[in-house]
Amino acid sequence: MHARPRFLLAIDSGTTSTRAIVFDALGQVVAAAQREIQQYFPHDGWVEQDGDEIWASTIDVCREAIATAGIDAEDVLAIGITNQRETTLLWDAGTGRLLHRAIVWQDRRTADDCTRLKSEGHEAAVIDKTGLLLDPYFSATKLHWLLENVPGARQRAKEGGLRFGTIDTFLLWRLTGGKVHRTDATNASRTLLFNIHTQQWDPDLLALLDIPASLLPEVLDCAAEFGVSEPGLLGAAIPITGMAGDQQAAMIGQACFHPGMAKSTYGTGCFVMMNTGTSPVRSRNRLITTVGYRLDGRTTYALEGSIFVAGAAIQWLRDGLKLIHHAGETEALAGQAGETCGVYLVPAFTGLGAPYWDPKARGAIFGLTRETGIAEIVAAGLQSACFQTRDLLEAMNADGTSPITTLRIDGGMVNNNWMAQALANVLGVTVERPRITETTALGAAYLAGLKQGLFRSLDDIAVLWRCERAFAPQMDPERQAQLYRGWLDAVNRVRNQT
Ligand SMILES: Nc1ncnc2c1ncn2[C@@H]1O[C@H](COP(=O)(O)OP(=O)(O)O)[C@@H](O)[C@H]1O
Ligand SMILES: O=P(O)(O)OC[C@H](O)CO
Repeated sequence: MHARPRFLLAIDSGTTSTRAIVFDALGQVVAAAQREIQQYFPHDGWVEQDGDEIWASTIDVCREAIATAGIDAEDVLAIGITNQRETTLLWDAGTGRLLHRAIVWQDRRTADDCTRLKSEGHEAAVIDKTGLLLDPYFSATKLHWLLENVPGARQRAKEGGLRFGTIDTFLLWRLTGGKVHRTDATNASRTLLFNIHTQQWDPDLLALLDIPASLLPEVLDCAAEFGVSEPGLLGAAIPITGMAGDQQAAMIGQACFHPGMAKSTYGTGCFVMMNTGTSPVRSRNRLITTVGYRLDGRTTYALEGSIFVAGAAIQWLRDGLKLIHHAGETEALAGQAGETCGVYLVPAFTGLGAPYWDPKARGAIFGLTRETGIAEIVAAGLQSACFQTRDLLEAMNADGTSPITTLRIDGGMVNNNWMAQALANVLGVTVERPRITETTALGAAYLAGLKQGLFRSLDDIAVLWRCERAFAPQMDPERQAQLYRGWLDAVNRVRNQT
């Protein structure tokens, strides 16, 4: 009898879209499926999504990817889940019904709550315990908002009738037919309720934010037995054995397994993550300390810089301004404008993330002249992701981490060669694009395969990484410094709005 083929199915529930990818045992893509997800902006600074749409699209793309791969569901050895992080959902433990739309990580509705908590002197303790800052980005104040604003929610929560989850937890709950309420240590580390030193939910933080412990999922390693999918959903009962937040999964997919190795992912937002080893490094420059991955109970930490708008600026050029029809058009357009046209777009649509953490800042375009056209605005949109990355690398350098000499890049935006070259120019370091830019999904698949023994260790995974193209800096350092000064000036002008 022949052994069944062994494939891994990764579910990548991103902010812009839901994807499912079937990988073979060597980490090669066999088939993929994708659906764009609707975003709602009910008020200035609010961003919501429909959890039921996320769920329905997840099942659709999984079925489509399995069918396109030409395999049976029984051929899937395991599922790995990766997801947009922090996005907050609350549902009824009995019926599984969602109480509200998902409050997305970009949502700023709890800015005043965070300001109040800071003014009461709580930030130092929060940083000590969680590695994060008091910012609306993280889940806890969003969850608190739901408990206070959805009629009856607080009472139901007190009675133990509700469950909280980030998207990973919600998908796991539904995939297992409402039987399993679990998350992994990376997703837990983004809630503002998880102590990254003890690796436990923190009772003091639960009290501070008035969150009942009964709402919270059990926290497992990233490669663990999370549950088994209901056979009726995908055609077989498939073990779910990998889970990580999407930026952490990208770090695994990029094989950044040694201290000092860094990756930067350009999806809706942009997130630079540096592996700092088994001891957490505390930033003095408003970066965050987070769980990189936890395997066999051992935690590897990372230093992270989080930017809220990268590819989302390109989406805005497409959907808001209607300057382009497809994101892919931006490469040729930006080439017409060049990197030094003097236009700066600061995409602070929902405030600024690291290292500024200014929830009230709003976006602007500077440097317009009669010569400015669509090409210049598009180039400025792409460059804004590059300048923001430079802000993060400057902060990491100021923190005394070993200087980044090469940066591994991935995410939807880096298929754009103009952007990748502009990034190398602005940073003054070589950026490396891997053969598989879907590193987020790949990381989730690796975790699932690790638990199933398909890979014996992280070394087995590291040898699979391949560079597709390296972009070396090509700009005169003086010109580069001048361009960056222009960016800093533009950022200063949008900050500290009331
Ligand atoms: N060729 C391109 N040039 C510039 N931006 C792009 C390109 N292709 C996709 N994008 C942008 O990348 C984002 C999608 O990347 P993806 O990694 O799929 O995001 P997410 O994980 O947040 O769902 C979108 O915001 C889109 O505008
Ligand atoms: O949707 P992405 O890929 O930009 O990632 C979102 C992050 O996880 C938010 O922290």
